[in-house]
Amino acid sequence: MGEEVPEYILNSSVEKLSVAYDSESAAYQTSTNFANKMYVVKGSEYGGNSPTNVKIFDNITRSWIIPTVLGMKPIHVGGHSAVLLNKDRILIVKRDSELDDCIWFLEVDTPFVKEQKKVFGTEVVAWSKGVAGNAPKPIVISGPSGVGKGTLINKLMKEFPSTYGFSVSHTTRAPREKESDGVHYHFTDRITMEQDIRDGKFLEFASVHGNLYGTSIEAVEVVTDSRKRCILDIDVQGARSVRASSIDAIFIFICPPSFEELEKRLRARGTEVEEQIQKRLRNAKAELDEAKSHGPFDHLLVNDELEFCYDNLKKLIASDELATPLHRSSKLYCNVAFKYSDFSKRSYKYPVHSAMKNSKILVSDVEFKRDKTFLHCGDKDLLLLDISSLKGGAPGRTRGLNVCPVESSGGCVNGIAQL
Ligand SMILES: Nc1nc2c(ncn2[C@@H]2O[C@H](COP(=O)(O)OP(=O)(O)O)[C@@H](O)[C@H]2O)c(=O)[nH]1
Ligand SMILES: Nc1ncnc2c1ncn2[C@@H]1O[C@H](COP(=O)(O)OP(=O)(O)O)[C@@H](O)[C@H]1O
Repeated sequence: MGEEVPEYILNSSVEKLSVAYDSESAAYQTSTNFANKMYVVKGSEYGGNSPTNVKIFDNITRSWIIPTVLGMKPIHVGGHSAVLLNKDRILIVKRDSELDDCIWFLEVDTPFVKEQKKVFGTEVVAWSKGVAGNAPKPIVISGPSGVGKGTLINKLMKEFPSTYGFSVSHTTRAPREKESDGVHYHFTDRITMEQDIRDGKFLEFASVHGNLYGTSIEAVEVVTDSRKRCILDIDVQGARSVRASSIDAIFIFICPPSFEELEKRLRARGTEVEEQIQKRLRNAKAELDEAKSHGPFDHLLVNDELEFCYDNLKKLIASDELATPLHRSSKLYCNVAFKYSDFSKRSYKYPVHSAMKNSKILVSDVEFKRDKTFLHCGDKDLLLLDISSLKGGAPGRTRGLNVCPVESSGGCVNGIAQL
């Protein structure tokens, strides 16, 4: 059984929410119960280097489990609150954080985590950062080598530089003459890339024409964070993986007018040696068959006359935008400072900052009510965290959060504003 269960956890009468300070190890811990298990998140002192630690206590076997931890982890978690949401993830609210870094999710039983438990054969938890507002839907573009994907994407990015952003993939293939690292691809080697894949840094990856290619989670999230619509140029296997992920994207396959024309374009580009051209043409046949029969694609576009195809691509994307209008929430940046309480001892461990004096919003704890979560800020002011339309999730960000300050004119009853 190893370590003993800290007393405050066993005695805790607060099941939904727990905040605690483990004075012996000088670390901040929360415990959240879910399905006979207790998830313990242990943060560190500010300025401390130790990483945030997640452990699971199995209430049946009375033993500790060290889970496989996936997703992009928060840089630093010190004091925090934790509350179980949707019976599949724990909302972690960090103390003393900017609003764009204070909401995190530790997924414990989401579809992604369930899938990864099968892959790893261990307990799995996955971090996902919460981001206010909805994200523009990414566009996945696939098609055989030489069909004109890059040409079409370049035109789109040139005409609408502030609307679209390119997801820069990683690859083990050598750079072409006019390609630069970090712009066309992140050029890497197989050992490094395989390690990054094992570390869960990739949204998808595939072996294509004898090399490894992959979309890192960061590649997509960086573009989406900049409020641009992310464009992914990936092969059919990659498109399938993204389709199966939590990312809601539009999938477009570009077809050549004929196989002969495809071969002509590939040769005219002059970037591949004959052996590579043959390999790409063989793979093109399989990709075309797959895309046309049971592929993951929403639309097939024929790239015959370039301008005509480009116009069709723009129309297609525009009609999709109309169908799913972008909800751009007004962003709110403020410092969140928790009124910090130790539930086992019912005493405040930290001085309460004044909301007026240092223009910080005071948040004392988190309470879940229907599909809204209230971050309590002193007696009257609240931050309302609306989690009714969450999107995405591990291994990427969780978007669709709405965070707004609430004036509770009727005052608070039991800590919850009368809205
Ligand atoms: N699965 C996957 N495929 C990718 C990725 N990046 C590029 N590809 C695909 O890999 C294939 C080869 O790309 P590249 O070597 O640039 O050659 P090109 O298609 O002839 O320009 C193309 O089908 C790309 O769509 C990626 O991140 N993931
Ligand atoms: N509609 C088109 N008609 C003729 N040539 C095209 C057309 N679209 C692209 N090309 C040319 O075909 C070659 C391959 O295009 P590229 O964009 O590199 O393909 P991909 O990215 O799909 O491998 C390039 O030399 C490009 O200029």
